Amino acid sequence: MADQPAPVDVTDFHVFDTTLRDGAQREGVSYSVADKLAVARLLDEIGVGFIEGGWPGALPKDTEFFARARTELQLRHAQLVAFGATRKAGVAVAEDPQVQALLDAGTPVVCLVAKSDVRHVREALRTTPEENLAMVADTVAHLVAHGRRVFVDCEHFFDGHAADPDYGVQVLETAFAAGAEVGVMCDTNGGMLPMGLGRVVADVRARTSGKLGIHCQDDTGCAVANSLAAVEAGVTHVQGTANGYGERAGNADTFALIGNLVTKMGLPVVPAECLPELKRVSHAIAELANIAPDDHQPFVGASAFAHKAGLHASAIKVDPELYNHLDPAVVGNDMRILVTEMAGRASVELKGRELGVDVTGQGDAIGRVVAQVKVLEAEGWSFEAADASFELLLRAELPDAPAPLFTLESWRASVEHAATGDVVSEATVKVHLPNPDGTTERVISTAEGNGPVNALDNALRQALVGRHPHLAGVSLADYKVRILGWKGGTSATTRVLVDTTDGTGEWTTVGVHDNIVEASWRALVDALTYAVRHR
Ligand SMILES: CC(=O)SCCNC(=O)CCNC(=O)[C@H](O)C(C)(C)COP(=O)(O)OP(=O)(O)OC[C@H]1O[C@@H](n2cnc3c(N)ncnc32)[C@H](O)[C@@H]1OP(=O)(O)O
Ligand SMILES: CC(=O)C(=O)O
Repeated sequence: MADQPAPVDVTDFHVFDTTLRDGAQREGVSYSVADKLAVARLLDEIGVGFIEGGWPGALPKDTEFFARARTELQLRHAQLVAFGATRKAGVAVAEDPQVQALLDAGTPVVCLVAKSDVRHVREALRTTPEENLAMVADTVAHLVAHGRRVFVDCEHFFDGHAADPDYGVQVLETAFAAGAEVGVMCDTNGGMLPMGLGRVVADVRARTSGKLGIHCQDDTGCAVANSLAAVEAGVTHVQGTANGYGERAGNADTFALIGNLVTKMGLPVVPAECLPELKRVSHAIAELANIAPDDHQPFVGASAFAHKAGLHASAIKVDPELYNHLDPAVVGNDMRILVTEMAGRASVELKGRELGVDVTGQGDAIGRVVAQVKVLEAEGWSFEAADASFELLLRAELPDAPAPLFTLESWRASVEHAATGDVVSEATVKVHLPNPDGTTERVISTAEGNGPVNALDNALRQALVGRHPHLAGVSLADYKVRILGWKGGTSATTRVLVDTTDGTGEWTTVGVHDNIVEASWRALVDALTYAVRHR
């Protein structure tokens, strides 16, 4: 019977990030060398132990990355890793240019990919299992002799184990005997589930002598769970990629791995001060990869701690821990309360607090707001992405509700297609502005714009700016339209969301109507009203 595995030392755990190698294998991702350097700096800020930068010799961009990294990258936490394959079959290791490129990269650590499934050895490498073991031994020993720490990624380890439980173990033992520091079991095709994977890892751990690692692809949607099962079964080196980017369905998400390993499994895989950087770094890397951040990503997504259901909010009001698995601040995230048709009184109260509106003792007003939101959302309004409109609606129900900026007499907007082909819009607004003595001033304002909404925005701003000079510095940042349901012909309810900025802050307002320009007008009025109230 095999000896019991030695107990694991928790200080020996580390996260190995391969965003810049396997993560770059995601369809649609193409980093420049400058992007790669920026991503490496960001990964270092979250305290991962190793950053795999790419495959020197295979990709010219990666060769350049390692060359520039020598002078341009000062890492505080991580060690830089060059990735490559074992020597080719039948070629002396010292003669293999890919292996030489790994040495030329000048990194302290090299991660080699090696075949560990006999079928792959025979069919893909077209060589013998014995020659493959020699390729592993020669390449590891050569790199170690040149002063490198060497990790070995055993490709298709789990498929190989199913066919022959001994060959992968032989590959690992060969690598360890040649001086490899870590043998990484890779679920290359990503087909494993946590229960089976955990059993294989436990079996291998009982039969091998070195430090084991795990690398999981996400083809069953279980990459993170599989990695954690491997940790439970004894691995101490865990590979992941930022936001789970990677080949096909991706890899284990580094942020979820760190979040779980540190906060759920009590393994200090990154320095404590790095944990609150997770959300910021996740979003910054998404930006560099040119991929919209996933709002629903565990731990770091904008919605990871957003609560919509009224019942959740009512419990959170008593104690946020009742509906959060973790204090969001631990990973640099925030809790948000969403006020929608699913809201109850507690949702409105908590949202008021979040927006800085004191609703203490305003039970009746809160009840009216809940009822209004339910009716409006049934008509197509949506306040969850339009905090500014919700705040105006809430304040309007409170006893000290501010007066409207103006009373509308009428607005008109037109679009003219001239014979020259030019298309010009013009709008006129007629409003009554309140005077301190209780009278009003009638103002008529006309302006042009590149469309009817732009013309209306210009005309209304022009009418108000004399009273509210701050509006001169306010502009629309984004405008989104959603058609909510066709009523026949070209008639439909339209929802407009407007993002507005004054250069320092940005806020979102909503308008809904059957007429798209009226829907836009409503969102514009809220946008400018909010600007005046928050100047
Ligand atoms: C599971 C993973 O994700 S591993 C990472 C995979 N990443 C990449 O493939 C990205 C970078 N790849 C490349 O730029 C190219 O594929 C290269 C430069 C590596 C190789 O290109 P080419 O020489 O044109 O070969 P090609 O891609 O067609 O085939 C791969 C060769 O490597 C060999 N090979 C594959 N795996 C290994 C290995 N672990 N050890 C040694 N040789 C290997 C194959 O047998 C094949 O050899 P052959 O040309 O003698 O038939
Ligand atoms: C090495 C690697 O990326 C894999 O086996 O999936």
